[in-house]
Amino acid sequence: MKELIVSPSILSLDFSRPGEQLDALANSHAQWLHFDVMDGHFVPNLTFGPDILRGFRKALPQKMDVHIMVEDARTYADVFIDAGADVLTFHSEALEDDLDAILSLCAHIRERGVLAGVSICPNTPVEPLLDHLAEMDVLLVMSVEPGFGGQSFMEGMLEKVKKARARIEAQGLSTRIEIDGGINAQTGALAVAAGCDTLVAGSYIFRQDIHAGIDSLLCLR
Ligand SMILES: O=C(CO)[C@@H](O)[C@H](O)COP(=O)(O)O
Repeated sequence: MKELIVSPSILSLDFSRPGEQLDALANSHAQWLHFDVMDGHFVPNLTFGPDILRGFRKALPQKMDVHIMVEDARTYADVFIDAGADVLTFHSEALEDDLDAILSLCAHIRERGVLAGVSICPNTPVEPLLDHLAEMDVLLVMSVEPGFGGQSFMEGMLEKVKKARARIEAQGLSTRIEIDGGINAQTGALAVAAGCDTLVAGSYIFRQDIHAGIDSLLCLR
């Protein structure tokens, strides 16, 4: 498996003291920053636009791991690539789980020089994607219903991770398996054991010393 990456979710950042928290992130061992984009339609919450991503990109050395939870994935993939995404992950469900459309958007994102990710909600099976993992750089398994931080980890999602990991190893692929939702030191350990190499964590990291939270996840490998 690849090096373990921790991607703190800025959904949980304390926006009453952003400077202090961004400084802590900038000097942390986190390699990616998870930037949650929500449109109030695909999920019942509204978050950050492209100008905020531009600002984060200037302020932080981490790779911008942009997760678009929006209905119009094609339009906003380009909007957030233009704003500086290094990884652009969209939802399978936003394209009605249409495999041709999913793979075509992955190819487009890669042509733009950005890593392409496909995310699946808890009720979406992983099987249709298993023959196509080579065509994406990241498979993002949601371990909560997307929309809000601070929810409980759905352990049943680890079956999807195990299936994808088996296929990635069998085919010698470099596709990452990222997991998002309810990750802490305990659930993160379960996720890594199941085959995840990329952990998103929001409330766990931002509700304690940021460096300690990140390091406690990084040492799970
Ligand atoms: O995308 C989402 C929620 O939709 C996540 O990135 C959450 O922000 C993770 O938060 P925690 O579950 O770690 O608090």
